[in-house]
Amino acid sequence: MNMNELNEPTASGSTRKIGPVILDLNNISLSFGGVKALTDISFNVRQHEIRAIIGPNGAGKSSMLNVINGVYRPQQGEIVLRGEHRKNMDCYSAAKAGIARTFQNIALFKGMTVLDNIMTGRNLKMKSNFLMQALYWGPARREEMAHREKAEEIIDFLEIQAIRKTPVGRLPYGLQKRVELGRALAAEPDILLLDEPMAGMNVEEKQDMCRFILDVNDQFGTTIVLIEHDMGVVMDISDRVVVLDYGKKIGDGTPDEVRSNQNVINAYLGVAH
Ligand SMILES: Nc1ncnc2c1ncn2[C@@H]1O[C@H](COP(=O)(O)OP(=O)(O)OP(=O)(O)O)[C@@H](O)[C@H]1O
Repeated sequence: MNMNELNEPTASGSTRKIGPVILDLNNISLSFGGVKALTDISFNVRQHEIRAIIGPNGAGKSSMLNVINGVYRPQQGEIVLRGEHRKNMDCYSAAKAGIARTFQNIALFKGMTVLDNIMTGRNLKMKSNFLMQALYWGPARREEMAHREKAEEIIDFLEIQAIRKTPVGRLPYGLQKRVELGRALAAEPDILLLDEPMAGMNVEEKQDMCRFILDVNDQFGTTIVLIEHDMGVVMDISDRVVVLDYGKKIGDGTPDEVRSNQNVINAYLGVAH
């Protein structure tokens, strides 16, 4: 079998094509003073897969996402993105390369409407400069309309039409998380990094968020790397799972492989259940 192209059935029964490796993290080590957040971590992400990072609190999961999108610069290791080797990323290059991100704690403009927050996700795609926008001059106006159309598409996709003009700060937490997903989607990312997309949600909100993540992956072909504490969710929707503990990798594989990995059971699942 060609390991670069795996056809894997999803829960819905459709056959998704998992492509070649597009992101490779090699021997990444990151420390903050004396604190070793990540020690010699290697794993890869294949095109179109849903890849989860799990582990107990403080295991290094968020640090790993921060290395991938250039917030943190590892002291050792390399990042290979679509075959291009780098010692580290920076946020701008990551965004330009099609990597978008949501955060553990919602990072939206609370006083702005849902629509305006989603529009901020289009920033990198806007070509017209500030002066042209200020004067609302021809091309800037056309561009604004095109971006607006894209934002409206995302609003329809996430089923948040009814709250498009509501200031984000007035929305319940679960909907704010959905808007944050919308803002990340507005960048039309190839790789979407989700940091605890379901944290603090009730069962119904979690089900909705799961459905949207699966739909984004299926309909837009977006590769997804997610951190999530809810084991049921992780095992249900992920193609492969990497497990961190105290900054070290202790497991990597399909949900079934990870579930039966004794190191993982000892360090994490055993404690959680
Ligand atoms: N900016 C920072 N400065 C200092 N230490 C940091 C920083 N970011 C992370 N750390 C430390 O690195 C370690 C890993 O933290 P990280 O947030 O990556 O873990 P996590 O697995 O995402 O945890 P959680 O599930 O609680 O969010 C922790 O010991 C944390 O205190």
